[in-house]
Amino acid sequence: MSKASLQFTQPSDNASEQIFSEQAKDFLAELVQQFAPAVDQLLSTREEAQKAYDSGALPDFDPATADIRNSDWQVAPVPKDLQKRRLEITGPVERKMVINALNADVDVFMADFEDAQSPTWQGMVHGQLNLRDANAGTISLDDEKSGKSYRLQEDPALLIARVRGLHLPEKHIQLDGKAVPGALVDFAMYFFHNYKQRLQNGSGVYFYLPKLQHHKEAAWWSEVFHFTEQKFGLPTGTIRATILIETLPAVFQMHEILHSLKEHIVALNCGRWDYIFSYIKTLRAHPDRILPDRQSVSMDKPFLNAYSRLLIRTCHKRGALAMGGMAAFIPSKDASENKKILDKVRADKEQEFGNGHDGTWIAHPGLAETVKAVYQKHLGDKPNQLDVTRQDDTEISAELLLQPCPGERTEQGMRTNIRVAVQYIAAWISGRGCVPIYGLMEDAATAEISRTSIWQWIQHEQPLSDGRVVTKSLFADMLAEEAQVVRTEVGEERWASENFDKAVKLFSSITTADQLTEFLTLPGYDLLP
Ligand SMILES: CC(=O)SCCNC(=O)CCNC(=O)[C@H](O)C(C)(C)COP(=O)(O)OP(=O)(O)OC[C@H]1O[C@@H](n2cnc3c(N)ncnc32)[C@H](O)[C@@H]1OP(=O)(O)O
Ligand SMILES: O=CC(=O)O
Ligand SMILES: [Mg+2]
Repeated sequence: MSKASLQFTQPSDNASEQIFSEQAKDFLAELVQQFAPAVDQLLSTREEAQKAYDSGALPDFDPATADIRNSDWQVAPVPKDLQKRRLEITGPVERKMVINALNADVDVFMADFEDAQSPTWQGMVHGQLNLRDANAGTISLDDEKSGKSYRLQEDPALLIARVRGLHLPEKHIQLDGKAVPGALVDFAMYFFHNYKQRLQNGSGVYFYLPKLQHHKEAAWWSEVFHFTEQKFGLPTGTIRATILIETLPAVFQMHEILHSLKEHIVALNCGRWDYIFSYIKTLRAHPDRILPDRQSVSMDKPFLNAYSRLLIRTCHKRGALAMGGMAAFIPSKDASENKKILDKVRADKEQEFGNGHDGTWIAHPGLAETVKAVYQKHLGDKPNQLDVTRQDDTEISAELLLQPCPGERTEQGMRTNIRVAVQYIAAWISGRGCVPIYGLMEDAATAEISRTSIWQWIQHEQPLSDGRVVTKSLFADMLAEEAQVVRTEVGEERWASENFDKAVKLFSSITTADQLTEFLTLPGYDLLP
């Protein structure tokens, strides 16, 4: 194959020249040339599967891969520094957050190029610089605005980078006029700039991979990893991945995903927010499986609890860790409110632990002590509960995984969804991928639930609890009213400078379209610099 040449649509600057050095660009070009064509096929496979679900089929375990599910095999042993990951903090790859997360009292920092990061060119390039400096141990920040200085403390958390999903292009880098996959850009640059340092530190190069829908996607990543290790003369397993099981189709393929990546995988993770979004999206044409208000779709509901338990059982059978997910609460400055929040977070993490998870996520350092205590109480010095196999539990059927979720659809719920979606989309277009809204952390996954819930209620003409049917016209009226509420809350200056008008327009168009927009971040990306 002749050497490909990438085109960059942004003028280069000091930061981009450091990240996209000649050698780094050559590596990325090689990966794109070799692996990007298959991404189109993988995305078409997703579309084909969706067509079948739209014609009435339901996701199920595939008889063609029964052998993989039923035979005995194990994934490669989990490296020592990944065995204890009871508590993981997550956050965007912004410099202050990276330092604060690495200094938090947690085992792992999942540095996020995905749900929590708005993929502006500057944000992604600087994110790579921040992680490079973090791995080198040299990251620091003197924040002129607050006057605070940030330095890395002794014994920082272990760093794992989450790359973009396969659906997201990186429009600023093209090969033959076509935008390259964002996932490959994030993977290639993080690997290239950090592998030597991480190996020198006695570790490996660790990734979280989001939003897989098929085990073929896991096989594709396996090839990318093998290719990279061979190219740089590194042993197989230098790269390790944790896969988020956060789409409905993927929950039926967890053995197959582990098997496809068995030399590189260390864990699966319950990405509950995208999973709920995917339940809505996958079953968009099924009027008997419409979700109620977002607030009532909690992890104790049978279909979600089954998902967590099946993930644990599958992982532990194969020697992989089973990570829990994110309670979206963030601390409050009001002491009595904060106590309520910590109680809710504790209850959620107790339930996850009871199911058998080996570790879990928090969105904010203020939750670390509470969640750490849950794991400490139960595990003491044990790093994880891989030995809890749950193989004798009753079978978890497709029917249970797909079970409809009871609950009301209320005017209050719909109005909250509207206000959250408007504020989140405005923040995302303004370059912030994760924001606090009404006491919750909101990111791309949680916002997707808010906007697709309304889309689904409109399409299926669902009645609210007061009897009114949700229509495009009711939505338009509520959107106008709630946009005004938000405008008053944020003030005229922010409304004008932080893209709220654009957010209302985008939200309105995707919510009233007859075809469901697959990801709000796709039309949103057109609005990003
Ligand atoms: C569905 C999913 O994909 S979940 C994974 C993706 N989501 C995430 O990663 C959520 C990450 N969390 C966040 O981004 C933040 O917690 C937010 C945006 C929700 C709230 O952030 P803030 O408004 O800054 O919260 P707050 O003012 O309470 O922060 C207090 C301090 O904690 C720090 N902090 C808050 N969250 C984090 C975090 N996740 N990591 C590191 N530091 C953090 C802030 O930087 C701030 O530091 P400072 O005192 O030095 O200025
Ligand atoms: O990525 C995590 C999720 O819940 O979505
Ligand atoms: Mg997610």
